[in-house]
Amino acid sequence: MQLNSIWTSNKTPVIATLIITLLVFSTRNIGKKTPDSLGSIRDLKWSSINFLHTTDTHGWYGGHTNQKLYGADWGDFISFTENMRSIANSQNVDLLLVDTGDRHDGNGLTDATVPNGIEALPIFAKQDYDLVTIGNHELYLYENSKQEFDFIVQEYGNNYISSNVEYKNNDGDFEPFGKKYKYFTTPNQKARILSFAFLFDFTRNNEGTKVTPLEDVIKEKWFLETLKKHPGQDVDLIVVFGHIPIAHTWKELLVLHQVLREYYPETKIQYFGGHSHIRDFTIFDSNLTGLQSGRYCESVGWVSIDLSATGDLSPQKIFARSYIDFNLNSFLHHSGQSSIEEFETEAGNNVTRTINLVRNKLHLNDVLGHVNRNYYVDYVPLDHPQNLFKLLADQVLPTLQPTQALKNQSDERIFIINTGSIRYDLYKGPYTIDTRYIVSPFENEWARITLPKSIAIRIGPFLNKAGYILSQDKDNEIDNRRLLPLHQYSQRLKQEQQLRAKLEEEPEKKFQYPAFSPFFSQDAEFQNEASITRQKLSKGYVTHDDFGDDGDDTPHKPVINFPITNVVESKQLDIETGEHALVDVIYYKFIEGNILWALKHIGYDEKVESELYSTTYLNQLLEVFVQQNEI
Ligand SMILES: Nc1ccn([C@@H]2O[C@H](COP(=O)(O)O)[C@@H](O)[C@H]2O)c(=O)n1
Ligand SMILES: [Zn+2]
Ligand SMILES: [Zn+2]
Repeated sequence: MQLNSIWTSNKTPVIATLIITLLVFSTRNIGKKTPDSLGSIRDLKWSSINFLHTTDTHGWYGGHTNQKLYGADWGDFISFTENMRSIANSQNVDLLLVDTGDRHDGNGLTDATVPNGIEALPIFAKQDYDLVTIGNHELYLYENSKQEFDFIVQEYGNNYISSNVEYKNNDGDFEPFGKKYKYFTTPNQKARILSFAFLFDFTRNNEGTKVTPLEDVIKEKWFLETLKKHPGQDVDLIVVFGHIPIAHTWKELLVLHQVLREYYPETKIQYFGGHSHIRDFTIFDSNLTGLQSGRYCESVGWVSIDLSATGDLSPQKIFARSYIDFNLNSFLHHSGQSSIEEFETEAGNNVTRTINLVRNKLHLNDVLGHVNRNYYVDYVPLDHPQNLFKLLADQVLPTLQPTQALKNQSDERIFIINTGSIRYDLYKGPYTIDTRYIVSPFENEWARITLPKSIAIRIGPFLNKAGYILSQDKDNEIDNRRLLPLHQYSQRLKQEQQLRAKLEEEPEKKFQYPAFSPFFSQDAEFQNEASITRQKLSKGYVTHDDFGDDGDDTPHKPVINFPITNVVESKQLDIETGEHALVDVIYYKFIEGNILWALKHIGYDEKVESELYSTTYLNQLLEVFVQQNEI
């Protein structure tokens, strides 16, 4: 496909799209990895400089084996980027690839090995990124930080940037993961780019590493000198890519924005973010936008910037964004290929082969049990029978027994888990070794404290009342943000609500918008009528961002994310006993800081000492439960 036709893509006739789609479906091999939807795909807008962005991949390099919508694997992604680079080169524009961290924890490919990531990281590193940085999941365990420093940083050389995370070397000195910044010129357009990479203010890193908060880095000498060394007239674009949400509600990039604009009042700036696992695009000012590209190899983000645009323009005239579904339909469409044979590259195929070999070696498809229906993290409310937390709280957690004899065990127990420890839905079908890590990869041991019932019952509600953004208690270094999967606070949810309000105000627009949730009973009528016009669409992301709601490359029927709490409790209490009765409170040792923080704020002054309760991880408990019960 000629780039010309891509530039003018908005005018591409529907018929052409259909022909391409039909061709795509008729080619060999592709069916197993492509979604059933025949919906049309929105084209990308190319410009002088273009970016493909991934974040929070968490080891999903084998693709989503039971969700065709995200059925491409890392080998396909490599073929895709090779195709896209060819397009860019043939048109003398630039294409840069960016990743913003979190490569561990969430999939068997990364977590079924010791140390975790030993097989997955070499697969990840086959992608030829121009800019790579670190996430918090590279920092929980020292062994993961060491892999990052010894392997990923070496693999990417000058392309690995971290402006605020350091590693303790053999001499005991801290040195940056990669370079602190990069100033470079793009190959085709010769654009001069100054780039920094930041991790959010993460405090649970292992002792072999150091994170300096962004707010401190921007006052550091090296940072200010770098800005002075590269004044506005020498910089065509600033790229800040980091493991930080780009949402307006997140303070760190706003603080950075103020400093950058002091030094570069008019320079074009692009942020790439991550961590909160959502698709998002935000406008900071008319020359500065932020892109965030989802999670778990479900999305590849796209942003293009017209570096030649000058004058008082709206950001829509300078920047364009898209969220590409991680499947072969989308990849073929955007690379302008009509058959899998043309699309696949040797490097991509080799990676696909390696993934399959590793998956077999790790027995990821081995069946351990069977699940009869889907259980969702947040596609249904917390009290819905198909909510995964409800299943855990009502049925699974009560099966946990202490792994050692404990003194003064109480018959009354309260289990508290942070909802962020559950990473993905549990789908109907075989429960495999892969599922174990997909649902909850963490090796979190259980701790117990014994408290009077009147206190014990207040901990969970107190933690749930603690807000998300404003919940930091710096004195105690407790950050309740860590308890919850951040996408709960997504722009998407807020905008879904706005959209719902808008529909109520303007009923005539009803059918231009997709319905909200299949689980909202009050939407039933709306669902029935609207489904006539939407029957060809598959369920998936419908993103509402600062540019509107046309960013998803594939139009979908939306799913809604219901609010979930910071923690979920499972209570085994006796209504006959009084408030002084002693209750065992059992929680992951990982959240002990939060539990003690809650106790302090509740006003409980007694000294509490926790004991190890169990070394059975949640995923082991769930696995046995699935094997022994019909669920
Ligand atoms: N041992 C651990 C480590 C982390 N978590 C939870 O993971 C969430 C953070 O994941 P991101 O991909 O968003 O960085 C956070 O909610 C932690 O509580 C955990 O439960 N156990
Ligand atoms: Zn993540
Ligand atoms: Zn993260």
